[in-house]
Amino acid sequence: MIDFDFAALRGIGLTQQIVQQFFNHDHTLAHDARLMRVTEVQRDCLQVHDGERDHQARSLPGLTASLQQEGTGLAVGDWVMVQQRAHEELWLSERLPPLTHLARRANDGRRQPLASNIDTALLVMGLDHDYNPRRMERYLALVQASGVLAVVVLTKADIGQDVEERMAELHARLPRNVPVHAVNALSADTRDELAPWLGEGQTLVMLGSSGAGKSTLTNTLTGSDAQLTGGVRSGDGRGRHTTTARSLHRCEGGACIIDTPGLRTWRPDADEQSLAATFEDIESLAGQCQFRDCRHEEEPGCAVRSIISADRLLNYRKLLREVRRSQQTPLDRQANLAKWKKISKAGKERQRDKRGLL
Ligand SMILES: Nc1nc2c(ncn2[C@@H]2O[C@H](COP(=O)(O)OP(=O)(O)OP(=O)(O)O)[C@@H](O)[C@H]2O)c(=O)[nH]1
Ligand SMILES: [Zn+2]
Repeated sequence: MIDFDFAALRGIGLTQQIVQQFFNHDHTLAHDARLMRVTEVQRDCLQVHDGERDHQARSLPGLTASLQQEGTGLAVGDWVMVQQRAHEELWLSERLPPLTHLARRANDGRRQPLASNIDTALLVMGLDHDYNPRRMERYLALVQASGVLAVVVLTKADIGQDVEERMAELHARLPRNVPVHAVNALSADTRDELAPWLGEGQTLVMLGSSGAGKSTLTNTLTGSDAQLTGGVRSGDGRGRHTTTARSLHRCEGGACIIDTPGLRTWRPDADEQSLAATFEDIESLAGQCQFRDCRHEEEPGCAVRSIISADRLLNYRKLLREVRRSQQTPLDRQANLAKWKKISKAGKERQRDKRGLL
């Protein structure tokens, strides 16, 4: 029988649902296997956390192979079964199927997992020059498609311009059930403001452009400067891996924040289905357009154009185009490129002919 320390694991995000997942899973476990959480994924080794400290471990070839076969791989936030073998080496033997999953699409079109078992994504955007409702829509589309709760956090409310107007603009533009907070990320008050999302056992990620305030917010929410110092404990001079994982930060209220380079550099990419969910107003109005294939441009009897703002519509179209492009295989893309080359060549020839005629 496997036993695990729920209280300790709770601090790194163990929830009832995960426990359920554990019992639903078919196990062929060694008796000494332990439940741990992945905090870092490197090329050939991983960091896993047992609720007290993190350890270096490796994935058993069988696990790597079976995940590969499913077209996926281990990500930060995954819950895994870890066995101790000879020389105190730790080996991952199983991964519990993740409840949620943030992924990015690699160049070859495959989905590359970035983080698993995330409850809430804080979509961080500054109320300075960073402010950009379109970009927010993109982040939202992707996050919502992953089954992760999205909360908009506008930082720099203390120095930003038109704070009230921008809040109102976002409220009007985004789906109504998406919470929007404006905060000063440097102030401890932000902890109270965001408390509803920071409950015990909750796992969060922060998404947003560079300089938006993700580290600042992390420091404020964790009540530390672990982020800046790499988590070195003051005083005893021991390395950061003794108590804190580099990419897993614990908040005082019992939530944890996952922060990895992959998430930091991640730029939103969404699929058509998730776009439809975020632009649900457009999709549902489209049913009332006179023409079934209405593009909401010049067509008569368009139900969308009169209600949806031009900017929102423009963003939707742009995203849809990007999504379709990103869903193409490299072969599709080549074929498309060839087609356009031909068209543009034909165009140039026509022009030359015309000039020749003149
Ligand atoms: N006045 C004020 N400054 C802020 C606020 N949030 C962030 N800043 C400042 O903005 C700068 C960038 O913040 P960071 O937290 O480093 O931004 P980041 O999103 O972590 O950026 P990357 O690490 O590049 O991804 C820092 O100088 C912060 O002090 C805020 O709410 N108010
Ligand atoms: Zn229309």
